[in-house]
Amino acid sequence: MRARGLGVRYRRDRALRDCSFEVAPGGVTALVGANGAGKSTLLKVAAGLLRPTEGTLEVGGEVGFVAQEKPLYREFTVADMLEFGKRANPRWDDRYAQELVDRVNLPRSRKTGRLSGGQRAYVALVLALARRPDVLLLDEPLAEMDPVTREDAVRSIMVTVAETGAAVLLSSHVVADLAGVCDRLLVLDRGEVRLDDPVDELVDGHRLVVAPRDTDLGAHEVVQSRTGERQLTALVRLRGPLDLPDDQVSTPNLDELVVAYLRRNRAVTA
Ligand SMILES: Nc1ncnc2c1ncn2[C@@H]1O[C@H](COP(=O)(O)OP(=O)(O)OP(=O)(O)O)[C@@H](O)[C@H]1O
Repeated sequence: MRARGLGVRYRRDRALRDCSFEVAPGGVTALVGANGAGKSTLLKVAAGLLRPTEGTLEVGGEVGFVAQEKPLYREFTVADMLEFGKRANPRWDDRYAQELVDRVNLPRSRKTGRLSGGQRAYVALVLALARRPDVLLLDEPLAEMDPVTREDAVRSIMVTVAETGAAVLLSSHVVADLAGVCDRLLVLDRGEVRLDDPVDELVDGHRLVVAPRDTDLGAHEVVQSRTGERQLTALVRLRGPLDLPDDQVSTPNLDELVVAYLRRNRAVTA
């Protein structure tokens, strides 16, 4: 998937502005950003449901899309939905679909309209995975799932990527769940790409510093900082070795990284 100068306007409101990025096969990219940042809009353009106002978004191969609303035929049972998927999709992998349903406690005979939100989200994900798409677009796939189902869902996504080499772009607010799943982070902030980097490089390239207030952070780029009466807390992007005692420095997790980048921009434009 390749976006070049992608922009989307809803009448006069700009939802996306000059977005350029790539999503490679065989990887999972996490799409994160505040409410209204443009994540769903971006996924809808990628799914071919919305036309860009500017620029281009090219997507190669078979596309699977699970919308935020997880639409299913409410009068169909889980078994009906699987049967429907099988008949409608030439690439359908029925053994895989059945295995994914078996993995969690999902009553096959229940109508999808009577499933819980998390169960519905899981069924929608199974339907998308079993179609074996080349590009998988998931809008907040984990939002309503309990921690155990969430883990199953994440594992299924990873297995699919490993087996089929699919390119996955998934939006989420639960960044902590995505550590170990996504290899790339795409952060949207009010319609613009704020960060687009491999997770390894982001984690290696940043440090959290909690040090005395007058500490000199040298040439390192301060992404976000807070100064208390005696203490300085900062997230820095390294520009070489960080010359501070070990007990003042730690490696940030994904949540801390995302929040720092989103807050930085708030502070600048507020
Ligand atoms: N159909 C629409 N008509 C007009 N404006 C829209 C429409 N859909 C979205 N928008 C606007 O576009 C912007 C981006 O919305 P979008 O749904 O893509 O954000 P999001 O990042 O997915 O948010 P969330 O995390 O809340 O799901 C918002 O300002 C929103 O109000």
